[in-house]
Amino acid sequence: MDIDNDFTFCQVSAPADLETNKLTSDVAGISIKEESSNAICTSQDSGLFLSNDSNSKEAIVGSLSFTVTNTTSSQPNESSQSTTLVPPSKTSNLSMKLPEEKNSAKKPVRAKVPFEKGYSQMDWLKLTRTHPDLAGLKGQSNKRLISMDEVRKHQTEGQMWTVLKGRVYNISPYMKFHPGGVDMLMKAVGKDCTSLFNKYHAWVNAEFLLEKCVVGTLDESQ
Ligand code: HEM
Repeated sequence: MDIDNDFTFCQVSAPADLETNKLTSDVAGISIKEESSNAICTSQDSGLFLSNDSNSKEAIVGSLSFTVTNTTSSQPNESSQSTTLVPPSKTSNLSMKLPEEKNSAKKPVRAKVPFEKGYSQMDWLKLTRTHPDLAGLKGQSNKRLISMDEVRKHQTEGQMWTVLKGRVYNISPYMKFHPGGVDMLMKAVGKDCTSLFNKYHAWVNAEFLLEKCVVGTLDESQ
């Protein structure tokens, strides 16, 4: 996969100031930072957490579990500090929490689908900038109120409407670009997909991604 082209749009806060952090460690794009006594963890993947234990901390990333060991306490004279991730096989004497224990059945299965050539998020961005009518409005205003009945009627190729957070979108052009796959996005067609959307990825900035696909606002009075 072309890593440079594989990015997503998330509403996340800016990373903590690195200068104030004593320890940093980057593992597969996931940063684990420690500030004095409090461990701070940031990740694009929601399946990551740390548990506190004086000198060792446990990080769980997806199905992998690591013990994060602060090596500074054993080498007090070292000027630069470091954090070591010890694979599970080498930490048998430490208490390990399996992902099943913490990330129990409540979380939905997250499976990103590899995009077809020409359907990366970067390709989608380019299309939104160049296509004259992604929403398929044919000159009609996208400021009008649309009833749920009308949304239900638009389930054909080229006109697949969905409601997300009160706005009506034609998601037909986005189908093949959706990182979760066409099948998943098809579940949204003709419906209000807000709860499904939030279940899988509430952090995704759909307002930005789909701004050229707006066909109107849901008429909630009906
Ligand atoms: C309608 C607007 C939607 C947009 C703009 C959208 C956008 C995205 C984006 C940008 C990602 C990548 C997220 C990441 O890398 O963290 C993603 C992944 C995914 N989406 Fe959607 N999505 C939409 C609706 C849905 C719906 C309705 C479902 C479920 C029925 C769904 C299921 C998934 C799944 C399973 C993934 C892959 C795993 C994950 O990252 O959580 N999406 N979507």
